[in-house]
Amino acid sequence: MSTYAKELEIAQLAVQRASILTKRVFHEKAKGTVSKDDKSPVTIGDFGAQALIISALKANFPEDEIVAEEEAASLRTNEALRQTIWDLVKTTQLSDPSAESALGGEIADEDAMLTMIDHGNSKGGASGRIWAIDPIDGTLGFLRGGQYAVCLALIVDGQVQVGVLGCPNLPVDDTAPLTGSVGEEGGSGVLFSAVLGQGASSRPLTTGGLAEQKTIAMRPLSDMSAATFCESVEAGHSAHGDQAEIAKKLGITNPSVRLDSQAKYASIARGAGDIYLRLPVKATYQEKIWDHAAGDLIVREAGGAVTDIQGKTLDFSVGRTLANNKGVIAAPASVHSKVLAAVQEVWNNKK
Ligand SMILES: Nc1ncnc2c1ncn2[C@@H]1O[C@H](COP(=O)(O)O)[C@@H](O)[C@H]1OP(=O)(O)O
Ligand SMILES: [Mg+2]
Ligand SMILES: [Mg+2]
Ligand SMILES: [Mg+2]
Repeated sequence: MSTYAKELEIAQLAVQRASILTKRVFHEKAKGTVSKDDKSPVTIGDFGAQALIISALKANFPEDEIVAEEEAASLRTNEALRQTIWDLVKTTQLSDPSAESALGGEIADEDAMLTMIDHGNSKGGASGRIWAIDPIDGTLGFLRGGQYAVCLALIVDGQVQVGVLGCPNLPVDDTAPLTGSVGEEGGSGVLFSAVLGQGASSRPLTTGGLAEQKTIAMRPLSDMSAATFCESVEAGHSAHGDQAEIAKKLGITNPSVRLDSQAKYASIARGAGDIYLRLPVKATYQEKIWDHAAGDLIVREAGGAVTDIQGKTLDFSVGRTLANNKGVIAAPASVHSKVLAAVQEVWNNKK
């Protein structure tokens, strides 16, 4: 068995099961949205997916630490919301019984569900095995009817070893035109994964066991002017103006493709786009580890390089945030230094 084979299998099945729950909510009009202290939204889909993923991890790797985005505090006082989530969680299973049983079976009751959600409160750090979970990345995209991702990564002694991204609204076809909005029937969804040193792969998302996988790789980029770059839809999450200036400096003529969530990392990893730029809007914002761990590994294993705007690799060893990094540049390894140089020119001119 190759290294981290069990972790990879459980992570993929856990993300696949959680994706079923998020898809159910995606098609509902009422998504049970509440506002968090930082004013960002969280839905019944975020809470439910986090509970399901943590329950699978606790059943298989009880000693591991977990850093997850959401916490259950608001659910302890909001009975209606708690019950809606519980109804979703207890009725979401993989249709393949052996896959479902590999995830350890059902959560016992509502209280156990809250406990599961709160197991994601680890401080993170430089030692040991730590899972990072973003149950729905791109909640704003999820609410808008756009792209979102269910994200899970295993970090061991500060290094990402396993990364899995469920992208329920991406098309299965790698060559389909890349767009941030979901068409009439939506995409049918893709599950991306990587293990450090073992390459990156993708398979269609299913509602049962894992579908057959294929290897993915970034597009060879011989002519920078033909590159497509990806960026956030939200202008508050990355600096669209700076990014346009950088693209221009690089001679890129294609318009940027705007899509929410780590679907940007996944899309460039499979050659549906080429470069992902995330320039800071606010100097004080610290990126969260769950927003980058899986995507960073998947892109690197597909032939890319990922750094911050100063050229430093992303440092997952300093807690729940990427406190040592600012912004993100992900590009094919062969052109990353060129992109970094353009970013620095634009960035330094602003000072
Ligand atoms: N000021 C900010 N700068 C960068 N990212 C942010 C900022 N505020 C929130 N985010 C995070 O960006 C991620 C989405 O990125 P994108 O727009 O590229 O899809 C979310 O996880 C969101 O976190 P949160 O879940 O707390 O809202
Ligand atoms: Mg996120
Ligand atoms: Mg989230
Ligand atoms: Mg959020």
